[in-house]
Amino acid sequence: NTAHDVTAFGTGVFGDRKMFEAQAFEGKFRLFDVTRGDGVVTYDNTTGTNLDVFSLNKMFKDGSAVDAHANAQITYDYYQDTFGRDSVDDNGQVLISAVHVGNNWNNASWNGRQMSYGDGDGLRFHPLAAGLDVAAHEMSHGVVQHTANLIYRGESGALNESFADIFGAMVDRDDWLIGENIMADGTLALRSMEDPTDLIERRTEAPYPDHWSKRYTGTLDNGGVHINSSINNKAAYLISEGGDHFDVAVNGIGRDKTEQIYYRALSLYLTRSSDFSMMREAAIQAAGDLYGSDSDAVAAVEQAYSAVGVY
Ligand SMILES: CCC(=O)Oc1c(C)cccc1C(=O)O
Ligand SMILES: [Zn+2]
Repeated sequence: NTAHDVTAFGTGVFGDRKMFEAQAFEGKFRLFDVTRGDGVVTYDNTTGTNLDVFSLNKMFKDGSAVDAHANAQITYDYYQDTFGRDSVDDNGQVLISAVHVGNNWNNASWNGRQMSYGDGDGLRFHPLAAGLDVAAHEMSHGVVQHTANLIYRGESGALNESFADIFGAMVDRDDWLIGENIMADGTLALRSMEDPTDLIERRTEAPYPDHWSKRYTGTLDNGGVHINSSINNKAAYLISEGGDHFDVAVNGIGRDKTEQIYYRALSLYLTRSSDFSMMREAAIQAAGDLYGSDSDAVAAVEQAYSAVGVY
């Protein structure tokens, strides 16, 4: 009984209808898309680890499964269309998403092999699979792993987190917020790249830092990987959108050039132990490679990193 790919339908967590590629298999339908790389597959962890999400017809009703699957496809397509990258390893690795992980788990993760999404507790988060930028953030951890593989602590870890946010915001392209549609507690977002200080970081109970002088230097959160990521996030925002920040004027160059600079820096120049200063140099080098050493792009990178106090 051969399997074949079909177009299926479903409603997401918030009741939004969407279409996506799935597979007809043994008289049922499963969330396995064989049209992208070696596959995009979504598992339901409710009934045990990594069981395919099945439906008896082409309409899938599990909102988290529908969102995780569709968001993984969107993110796969972003990397393919924008950078010519074929999945996290640039070799078509199957993109695996597991939903309903844990018990009202207020988390999402990339564990080195797959994406996992909690349902949230309804107080802090709605089901996290509903966030396109969340899915793109998690898959981007996979891309980081297969490129610079930035060590997940201290400044290299903050860069790891920042790259996940940068590409998360480039996939979910209508704003510079992260997690804005999955917050259940009335806050604006999980993080803001536009103005990190708009949000209070829960561990430090301080606003997220928007300058190197405000970096977190403690040991929580692997040395603040989800805290100091905001310093590099702000630099990326300024490179794209421009602005005056701590009396430094940055002339923005737009999202298209910004995403190319960061992808080239990540995939060609950064290494596991790269710190913020090396990030500045890698971005300058990448901007010069792509747009010329005396380009607006190089100027924007230099100004943006100066604006956040990174030299
Ligand atoms: C935007 C996605 C995100 O940050 O996911 C996490 C959450 C919600 C909690 C803890 C860790 C992460 C992560 O992926 O770094
Ligand atoms: Zn992350």
